[in-house]
Amino acid sequence: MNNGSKKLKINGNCEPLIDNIRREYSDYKGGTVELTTDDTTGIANICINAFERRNALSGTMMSQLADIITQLEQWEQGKAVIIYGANGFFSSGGDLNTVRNIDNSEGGRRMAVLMHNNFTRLQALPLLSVALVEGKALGGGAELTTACDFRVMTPDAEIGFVHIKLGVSTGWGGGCRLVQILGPCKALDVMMSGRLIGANEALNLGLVQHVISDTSTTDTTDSNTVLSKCHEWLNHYTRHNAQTLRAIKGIVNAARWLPLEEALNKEVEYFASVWGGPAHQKALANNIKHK
Ligand SMILES: CC[C@H](C(=O)O)C(=O)SCCNC(=O)CCNC(=O)[C@H](O)C(C)(C)COP(=O)(O)OP(=O)(O)OC[C@H]1O[C@@H](n2cnc3c(N)ncnc32)[C@H](O)[C@@H]1OP(=O)(O)O
Repeated sequence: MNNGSKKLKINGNCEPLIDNIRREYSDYKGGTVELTTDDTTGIANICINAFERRNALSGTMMSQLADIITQLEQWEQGKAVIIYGANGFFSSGGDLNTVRNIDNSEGGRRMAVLMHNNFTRLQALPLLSVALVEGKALGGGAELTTACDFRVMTPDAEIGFVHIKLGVSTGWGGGCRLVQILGPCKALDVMMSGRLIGANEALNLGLVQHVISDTSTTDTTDSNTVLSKCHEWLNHYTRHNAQTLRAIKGIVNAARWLPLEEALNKEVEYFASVWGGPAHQKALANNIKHK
């Protein structure tokens, strides 16, 4: 069974519109979004790289992200993807140089259509997705973290839905997703205040699932160490069989987006796709005990 995001209808049939917006956005230059995949571990890394603007997303980068998600949709060996920012800073959100050129309501709508499509396709991937937040995740950067299955932070990192201070609401799907993660009351507090949420508070709120611990052997200011610590943490999921992991993610996606009856039917199909498969046969033969 193809449990990829292509099975889900995302933003209707809007490919021509998205292509059109992407062509327009390639004029807003600066920075890169870079993908590396490892077929052995099944883990991909996406690096947001525009540190001179604190990894703000330019129009070009928004478009690059769309291509990267397409590549991940087609990566059949994949289990997980980690998104992080270069030089220990997640992302300062929309590139204000790009944003300043989009100064009317219709322009805002077009940016939102592109970024909704990106983030919904990201969330719909058959891979576990993790936002690794070092430094700050602000505005659209905070929204990006909500499109991932898990958020992992370093102890001194902060997440800020600062939109209200800029006179706008969330626009890339982060508002609705934050409500799904925190519930309406806490999400309102976070968005209405526009305050920065530190790692401890984020953990207590249920906004992040893991804080990379500040142990004596770990220098959490070293980005490579932080990324490898995140890989280490992910391993307790990714050590499992890819097909099974992707089936479970498919069930979660079905429950996220479909009416219950349809989602339950999908669960039957995912179950049938792994039942009797190699991982199932092996586990049965090994007479596994869960002690
Ligand atoms: C729906 C999405 C939403 C929208 O489009 O409405 C957005 O995401 S809007 C963007 C929200 N983000 C911000 O408003 C960030 C504002 N910037 C800051 O708060 C700080 O610059 C900070 C905390 C990101 C970094 O502080 P730090 O002390 O580390 O460095 P500097 O302030 O000196 O910044 C270095 C350099 O980066 C430029 N910069 C930072 N953020 C952006 C950005 N989002 N777009 C473009 N450029 C950005 C900053 O201006 C500095 O450049 P310089 O030429 O040295 O002045």
